[in-house]
Amino acid sequence: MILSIFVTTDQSTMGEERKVFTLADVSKHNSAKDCWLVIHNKVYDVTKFLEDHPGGDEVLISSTGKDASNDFDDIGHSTSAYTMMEEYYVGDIDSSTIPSKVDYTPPKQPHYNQDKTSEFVIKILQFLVPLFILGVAVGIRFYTKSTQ
Ligand code: HEM
Repeated sequence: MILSIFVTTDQSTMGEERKVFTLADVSKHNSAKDCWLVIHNKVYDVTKFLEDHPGGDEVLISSTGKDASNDFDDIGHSTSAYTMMEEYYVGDIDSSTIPSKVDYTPPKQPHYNQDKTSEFVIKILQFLVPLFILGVAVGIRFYTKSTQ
């Protein structure tokens, strides 16, 4: 009796048990006669939907064997498409079987000198050097004039 109570309790939680597939499992269903998709960590058997899909059957077949979430999102499917999906839900994906995306890491930039002192000195020199040359020129002119 006690055992049966435990079993019943267990079954009530088991009722919500979801099937978990690996990507390899799902990848086997990749044809017009048997087409499964992985979208947002859920698995959908869209075989019966292929003919009715407004975007055509080919896009769905070519989205098999991988995480099709980005393909699905890029289209900007409507809320009615999301509701429709529930009808084809067959289980969840074991996300550890989906190869992780390789993030783009930009090449390392050379380390620029953050010290602005040299920049400041160059600016000052750019101003002072012509002034100095002008001063020398005026001086020479003045000197040569007075000696003549
Ligand atoms: C269970 C999965 C899917 C369902 C239930 C579904 C449903 C729909 C629905 C209802 C539309 C009409 C437009 C809308 O209401 O958003 C649509 C359009 C479309 N879908 Fe899907 N779709 C699914 C998966 C995908 C996937 C994986 C792709 C891959 C690229 C895709 C590509 C498209 C394209 C290209 C259109 C046409 C968009 C246009 O002409 O503006 N769909 N889909």
